[in-house]
Amino acid sequence: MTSEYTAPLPTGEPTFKRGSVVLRALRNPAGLIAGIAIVVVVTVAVFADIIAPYGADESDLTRLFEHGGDGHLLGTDGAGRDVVSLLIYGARSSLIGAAIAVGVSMLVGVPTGLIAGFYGRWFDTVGMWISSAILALPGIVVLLAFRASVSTSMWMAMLVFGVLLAPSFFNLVRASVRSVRDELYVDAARVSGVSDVRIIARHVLTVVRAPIVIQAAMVAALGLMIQAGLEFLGLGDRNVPSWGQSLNEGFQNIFRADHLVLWPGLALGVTIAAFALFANALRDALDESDKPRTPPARPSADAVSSSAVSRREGDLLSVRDLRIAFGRSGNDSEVVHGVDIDLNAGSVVGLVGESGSGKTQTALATLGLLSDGGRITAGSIAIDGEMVTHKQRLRMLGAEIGYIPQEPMSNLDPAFTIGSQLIEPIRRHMKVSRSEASSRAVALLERVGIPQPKRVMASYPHQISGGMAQRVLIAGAVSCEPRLLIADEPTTALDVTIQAEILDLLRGLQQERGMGLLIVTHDFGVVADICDEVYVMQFGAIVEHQTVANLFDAPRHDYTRALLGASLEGGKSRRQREKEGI
Ligand SMILES: Nc1ncnc2c1ncn2[C@@H]1O[C@H](COP(=O)(O)OP(=O)(O)OP(=O)(O)O)[C@@H](O)[C@H]1O
Repeated sequence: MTSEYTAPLPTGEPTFKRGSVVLRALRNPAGLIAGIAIVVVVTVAVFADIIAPYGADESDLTRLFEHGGDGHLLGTDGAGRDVVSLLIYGARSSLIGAAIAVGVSMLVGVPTGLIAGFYGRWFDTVGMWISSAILALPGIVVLLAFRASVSTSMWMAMLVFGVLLAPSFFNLVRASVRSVRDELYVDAARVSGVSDVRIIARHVLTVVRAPIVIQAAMVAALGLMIQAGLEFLGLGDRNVPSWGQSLNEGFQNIFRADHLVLWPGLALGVTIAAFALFANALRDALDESDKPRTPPARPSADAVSSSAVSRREGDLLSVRDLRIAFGRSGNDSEVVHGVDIDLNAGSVVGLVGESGSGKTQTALATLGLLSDGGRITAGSIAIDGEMVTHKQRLRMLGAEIGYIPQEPMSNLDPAFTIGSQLIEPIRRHMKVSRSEASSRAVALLERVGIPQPKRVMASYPHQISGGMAQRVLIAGAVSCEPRLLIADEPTTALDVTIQAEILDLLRGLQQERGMGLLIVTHDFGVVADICDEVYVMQFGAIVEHQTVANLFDAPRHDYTRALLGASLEGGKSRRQREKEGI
């Protein structure tokens, strides 16, 4: 047997964690210096009352415009106030202003971006429209108008500034979510019956949180700049000490006491630079670790109609006159044209055809998982003799219906251990404790032929091979004891030795549990190996339905004969080879 490990398994805690972008940014010298500067400024702001040698308003009218020394390290201003104390209290109000801008823009932009990116539809359209409208507003003019007509409070101005910056978070989060929502592991989570809220929390937020942190650092720098700019123009609150306010006052006395411009200018410059540098270090850390994730491309082919053959109502699954189209109604293209499929409990049915014939879309429609733009335009799907709606099928996923996808690796979330990805659906559907779910998961991994299952439970997907990942997905698909299992090309991505083992495993599990198995494949070897009946699809229609023995002995349709000829040309099927003792 081929070794299925691609990397040594961990002996204890796994070492790989995607969430450590901040730590990686701190390993970059510029990131570290910027991080230290931010921590220092924040600490000074928080403990201003303890650190500042004088009160913010404490003045000594006998000591005006001093340059430094004798109890006033950096001198005094025109009102005899201590410059160091003004800088310390100024840090507090400047950071509060920046925090308001960041907080408001995140509060508005992140949830709306998540919803627009994840669900799309009208919310996305309206969200994009509002976001573009806000971006088109001249920010500084809005702030000046707000101050003149509504409130002179700097905090309120920063709140409005936060709203003006919300589109940056909205667009960022929306784009990030759109790039992961069609990932196979997100589909796999849906299949496991995981709720949308949980999918967003576990799978989507983990991907968007690092860009959000970067954006927050950039917005903080921008907030500091805008606030200081407004205060410098004399539009701040004169009763609240801030760096912008100090700059304004210093500028008016620049020829008498240039240090009044120097120190607040330096504090502001260093803090803004620290936030900007830290954002850059975060971005570099993210670029280092993130590989692009693109959804698999669907094949394309033109669809034409064809007639279906042989009908018998399936007691477990019965698909009738299923039609699937992509595109907007009125301008859509039908890719599946009235397909009928029946599957009895305890039997294995193959859905075979060349690439683009509509096998996968038929299976996905049965699961309720058609990709965006695809919809069922006609037909019905019955499970256990009962018609089931799209919503009902989605509820059955992961429990009554299991799904084994084509690409094992892409269907596991790289951010979570194998164990946590197996345990979650078991806990949810079987209503068992974490430890019970964990022992079930270990037993399942053992059953699907994984050596050292406990160590694999603690591994991340990148630490196991494709063959092992497929075994994990099979374990996950049967973990909640489904009665119907749908497998889409479950062996295509694997090497030949492992393909045979996976097929044996599937057949074994199907027989043990009496499941009905619908297996999508383009490989007649797979059909010969494990199927009882087979449907042949061409151009979105079923052209032949036979028992496997009859299909191989006497194929009726020219297309089946051509497919069989092409498939057996390169060698005989495994079953034939076994029969002939080869
Ligand atoms: N998102 C989509 N938008 C438009 N057309 C699509 C989309 N996904 C699939 N199709 C079309 O649906 C048809 C059937 O595709 P399907 O994925 O079911 O083929 P298949 O037989 O499973 O092939 P393969 O084995 O290569 O996956 C193809 O003509 C394809 O172009």
